[in-house]
Amino acid sequence: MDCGDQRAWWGRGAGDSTGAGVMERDRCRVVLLDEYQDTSHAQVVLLNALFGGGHPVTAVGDPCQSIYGWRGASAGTLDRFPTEFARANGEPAPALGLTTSWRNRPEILRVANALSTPLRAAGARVPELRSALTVRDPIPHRSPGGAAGGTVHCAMLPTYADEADWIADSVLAAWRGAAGMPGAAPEHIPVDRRPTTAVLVRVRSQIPAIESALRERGLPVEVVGLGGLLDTPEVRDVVCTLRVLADPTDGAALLRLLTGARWRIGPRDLVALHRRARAIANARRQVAADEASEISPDLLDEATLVEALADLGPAQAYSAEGFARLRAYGRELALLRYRLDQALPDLIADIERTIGLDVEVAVRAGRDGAGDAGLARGHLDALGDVAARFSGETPGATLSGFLSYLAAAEDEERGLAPGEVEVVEGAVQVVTAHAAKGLEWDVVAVAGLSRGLWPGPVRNSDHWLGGLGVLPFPLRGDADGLPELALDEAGDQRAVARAVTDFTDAWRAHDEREERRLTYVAVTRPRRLLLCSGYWWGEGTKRPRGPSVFLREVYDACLDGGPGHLIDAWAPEPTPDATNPTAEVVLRAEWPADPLGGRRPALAEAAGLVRRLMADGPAAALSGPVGPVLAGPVTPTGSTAEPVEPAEPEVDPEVARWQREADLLLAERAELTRLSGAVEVALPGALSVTQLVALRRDPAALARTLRRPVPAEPNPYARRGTAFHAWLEQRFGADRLLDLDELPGAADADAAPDEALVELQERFLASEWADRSPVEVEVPFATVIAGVVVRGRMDAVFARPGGRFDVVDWKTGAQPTGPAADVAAVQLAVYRLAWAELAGVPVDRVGAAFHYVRHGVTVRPADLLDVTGLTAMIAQLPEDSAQH
Ligand SMILES: Nc1ncnc2c1ncn2[C@@H]1O[C@H](COP(=O)(O)OP(=O)(O)OP(=O)(O)O)[C@@H](O)[C@H]1O
Repeated sequence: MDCGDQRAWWGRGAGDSTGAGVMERDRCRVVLLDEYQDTSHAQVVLLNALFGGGHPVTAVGDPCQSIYGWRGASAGTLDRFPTEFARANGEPAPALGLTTSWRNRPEILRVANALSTPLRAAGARVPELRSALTVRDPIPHRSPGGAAGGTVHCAMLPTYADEADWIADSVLAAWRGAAGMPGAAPEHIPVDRRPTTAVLVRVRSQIPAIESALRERGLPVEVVGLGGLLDTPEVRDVVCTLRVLADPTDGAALLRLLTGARWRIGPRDLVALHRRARAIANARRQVAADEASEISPDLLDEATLVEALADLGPAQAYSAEGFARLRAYGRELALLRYRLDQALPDLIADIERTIGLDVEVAVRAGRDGAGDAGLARGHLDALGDVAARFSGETPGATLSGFLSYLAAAEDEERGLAPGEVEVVEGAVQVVTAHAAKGLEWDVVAVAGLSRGLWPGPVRNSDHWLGGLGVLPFPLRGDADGLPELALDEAGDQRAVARAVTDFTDAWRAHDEREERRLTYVAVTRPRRLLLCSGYWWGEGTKRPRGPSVFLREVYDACLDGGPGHLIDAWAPEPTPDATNPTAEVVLRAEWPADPLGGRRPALAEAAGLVRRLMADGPAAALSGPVGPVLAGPVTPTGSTAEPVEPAEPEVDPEVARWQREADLLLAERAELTRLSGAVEVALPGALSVTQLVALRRDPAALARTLRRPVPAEPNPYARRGTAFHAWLEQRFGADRLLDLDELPGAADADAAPDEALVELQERFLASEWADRSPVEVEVPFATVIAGVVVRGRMDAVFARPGGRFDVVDWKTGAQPTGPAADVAAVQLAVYRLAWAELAGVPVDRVGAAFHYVRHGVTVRPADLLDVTGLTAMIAQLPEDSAQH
């Protein structure tokens, strides 16, 4: 059953007056349908079955923004709404116009209205938008062409790379202008002064050039959407690792990792690895030839690089450093393979940790997390989310299944609903125009408005004459809004051919309207600055593209648009014999690439200081020259300096590392505490008696455990206390089930030691309590003090003459003195109140005592806190909170 089947099935069931429809109408008394122009006919049928016939329904939409025609949406649904969702008395639903834009400046609306004019001419019943008076001011800045600011800039550039540069320069100028920081590097502009910014593209292939132009200028970039996510370097590293783990034949993924920033294996060692793979394969062939009859043909497969990495052969074949790295990586992968049975999200987190990516992205995030590395962390988390969703939704999800899913997501750009995109602050988002629906930014660049790109080539495979499996239009519920193949009048072959031509022409116009609506969505996203651009020469194209019909319309609108409109650059058409200048650009790259690039000298110096500090202490680190310490490219003679461990031969290096990390964590905590001051911890609405005692003893300590609960240290004395209580419980014949939190004696952290259990029993039998019968033992209770529910369990309650009671708590530990005794008495104070409440007797009829079994002493603390006292104890904390 696919999505369409589900809708049809629902549509049939929903009309049933006894079933789902009644329930839904009852549940949703008032219904608001947003983005209604993007509903498909099947959805309308379903919604109508559920909420038609006069149920209160409002739909909001804009026919000029219908962009999901290829997914079955039909722009005409909005027009049909008043009749399809008529009032109960049969009157059509009233239509109201929302014609004021509270978002876009008037200059932007001028362009938008120009683009939507043909849509209105083709039947979109929606008036032009007007700008509210309260819209934001333009951004004071200069365009890359040197003209003063304004709100709409358009440009036609010679090549796609020039276009990317123009967009990046414009964005940088806008950021500096908005922040009032001319000449500032983007990283120095505070996040809250950076205008929100997006570059909208038509297809994903536009992204790399734009992304790298933005990055070259130091602008943080976020590429949005699952397809884009898989292209981010950090996610790629994790996915490649997953591939290598799951599929030993995936040499391409392994090569990326081997030549990547972490291992940087040079060409010579790669060749050696490949030779090793061949040698393994040859050896296997040899065996196969010797024992031909018994060896299955599968074994004759080529050996793989992954296999060679696991079995490197003689070290002499490699450079010393290369061999060491390959061996280390081979071991790491082998260990990861042991852990392949983890849940997918855990496995991904494990890989991040193992390959050091978690630290790497944290370091790149900088102090305030505002660099584009904050985004890198976000990308890794997004991959974790994808994996968690996949595991959750796929019974028996496997790693290879997940990898196939990711591969499908990459290949079938249109096969996946675009993920929920949110506007982020502080970075330039690169988003497809489809995913930008419903969002708004201060600055928006609409990129690639070139012929053949935006609008894209007409897709004949989307209509029923050209596409396999496309439902014939006459059978569709929304056939009215689709091109018609007029065969009725066609009496001969020529007429049929003409009808087909008319149909494809109509389809082309239909397709262009869809693209126009997408352009309209794109240009209505910005609040303060709209950039529209195109280019002549694309990457690898033989013929120039030129401005698309939409860019020409923007150009015309700018030409006579007056102030605020700017044609910033308009490259003339190349001469007929011109060739693509981008084809002449010789791409240069260093391989293996230096992951540190221009940052190498500064980072090398910083790393040198840290290593010096670790080796010789602070004084040495601050004096003397710093040697070359970071790994350079691998050469046969090259060597990599490993971090120098402090010389403490008697300590296991692993233990030394733990100690060092613990020291660092403690120092970090101390620093954070110093910087942030006290942290408020709200008192929870429910406390156990043990927590109440802890509150009395040390509110700050309780606050710490509430804020960051850690399991209690295993305490053998507490176990003894529990054993003694269990014995008593049996003796008194109680058989209640206990909660873990309420284990009897759990509060006795200093209970008697192991061998004392028998002695405890003897002492108890000799005490005044041995022969008395309690009225109740192990009594659970919950009482409210100062608005907080206090829960606990009393050991035993004994009756005394005159309707009085004694609540007794057995203690196997030592008797406290001084302030500790006061603290302990809180427990009895609560028990006393609780029993009075349970038994319905006044508090003064209830006594309370600790019986210290080891010493045979019964203590009845005087002046037990009453309700007022306990309330004051809780309420005296500042504003219901404890401070840490
Ligand atoms: N009455 C109003 N007064 C002031 N601001 C408003 C008002 N209504 C909406 N806005 C603001 O205008 C902007 C656009 O509003 P909204 O996103 O609701 O429009 P929309 O019609 O859904 O847009 P689109 O469908 O084009 O994405 C938002 O920033 C919103 O806060």
